[in-house]
Amino acid sequence: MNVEITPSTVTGTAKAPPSKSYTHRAVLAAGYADGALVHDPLDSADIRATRRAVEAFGGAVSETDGTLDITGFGGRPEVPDDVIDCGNSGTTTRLVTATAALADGITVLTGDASLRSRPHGPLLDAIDQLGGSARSSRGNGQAPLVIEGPISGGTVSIPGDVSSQFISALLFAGAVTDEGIDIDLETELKSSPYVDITTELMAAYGVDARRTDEGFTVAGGQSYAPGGGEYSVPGDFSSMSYLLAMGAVAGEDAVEVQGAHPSAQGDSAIVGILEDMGAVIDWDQDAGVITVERSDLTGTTVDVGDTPDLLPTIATLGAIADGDTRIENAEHVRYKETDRVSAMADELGKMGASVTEEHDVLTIHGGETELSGATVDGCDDHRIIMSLAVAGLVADGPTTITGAEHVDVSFPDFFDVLAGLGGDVSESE
Ligand SMILES: O=C(O)C1=C[C@@H](OP(=O)(O)O)[C@@H](O)[C@H](O)C1
Ligand SMILES: C=C(OP(=O)(O)O)C(=O)O
Repeated sequence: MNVEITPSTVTGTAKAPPSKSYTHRAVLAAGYADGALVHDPLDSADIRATRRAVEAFGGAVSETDGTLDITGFGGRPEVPDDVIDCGNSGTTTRLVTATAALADGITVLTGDASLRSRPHGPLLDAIDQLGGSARSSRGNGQAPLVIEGPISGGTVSIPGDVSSQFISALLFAGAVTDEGIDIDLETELKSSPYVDITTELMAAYGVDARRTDEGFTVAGGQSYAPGGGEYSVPGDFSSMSYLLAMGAVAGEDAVEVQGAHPSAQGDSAIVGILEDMGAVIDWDQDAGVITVERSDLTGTTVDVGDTPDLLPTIATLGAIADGDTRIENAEHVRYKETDRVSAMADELGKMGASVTEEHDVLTIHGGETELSGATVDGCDDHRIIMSLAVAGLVADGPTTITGAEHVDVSFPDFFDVLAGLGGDVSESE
């Protein structure tokens, strides 16, 4: 599906979709438990991959009125009777790789072409260090992955600068091993707020995991059981970043985003970033409401070490702002659904933006030229698509984004929400 965005203004109220990161974890933790009710889950392609995995390990998932009723496998995953298709979801693949290492047999994981190009080597090594066996079928650290358990816990040494999901995965599984897992980080940890999301979610399910001087530790022999047997998913700040960005660049009147309650999500940093760029923005944390008005933005410098998923949004803001926007510490943003550093440089470039790409820095030289409408490649990547849609609102002339259906990974009704706010959107095959 292609989407055409014609320059237009937005105004009104939108509700943030539920958090993808919390929903993955809430669903999998319910699988590790005897079961749980998960309220307000995100319903998206990536979440369906994690649901499939819970079922493959012997759990069951049903849905009534926006609540998932999950029967778990009680910390003892069965050996799946088929390959698990993780689709486009890195989170599913990493969390499920460690879950598979608990099963007494072999699990095979695969996914789409993007997923099969992403790195998993350090997690496979970690499972080997714990006495399991984990291999890439092609010997390159990429899926298809073949994992054999069971592991009983121990100490692992792992880099922290490829994906924090490796750490989240080991903590999740370590809690139900006999010995627990001590994780020694070989490098600085990137994307660390996502490990905070993991430990926060585990605590809500009655499981303790914590930081140490060397990295992280989780004791074995713990049981997952959420308080009252249920868990409610908060709103997603990465998804909110597009709504807030469109309000800041194309608001006719204020745009109000609901569902913005504070949580461990690092991507709530988008509020401060917009403020730094000069946006008139207000976050009522008690009410969970953020209000933003169209503002003249100026360039800024942002370190995305902790917030990789904000890079596409910030790049678009930088292309509309006056002056340079420098996005630093971005190497790990190249390991996502696509290489997002280079994708944003290329696609904003097609719209006339002046961009300098270095290995771990993206600089957008805003204000040199107006953005002009163009046909841009969504790169089969939900965040590239949504960020380019924001740019399309203020470009000179219509912008066509190819492969726009991939928003179903994290924000399936994104274009309906955009249209509901007044954006001029049309779809074609
Ligand atoms: O654990 C998670 O929910 C996520 C962790 C981050 O990945 P990395 O840790 O690989 O940077 C982030 O980019 C991804 O969208 C979601
Ligand atoms: C990188 C992302 O997710 P995942 O790693 O789960 O594919 C994302 O949502 O931007």
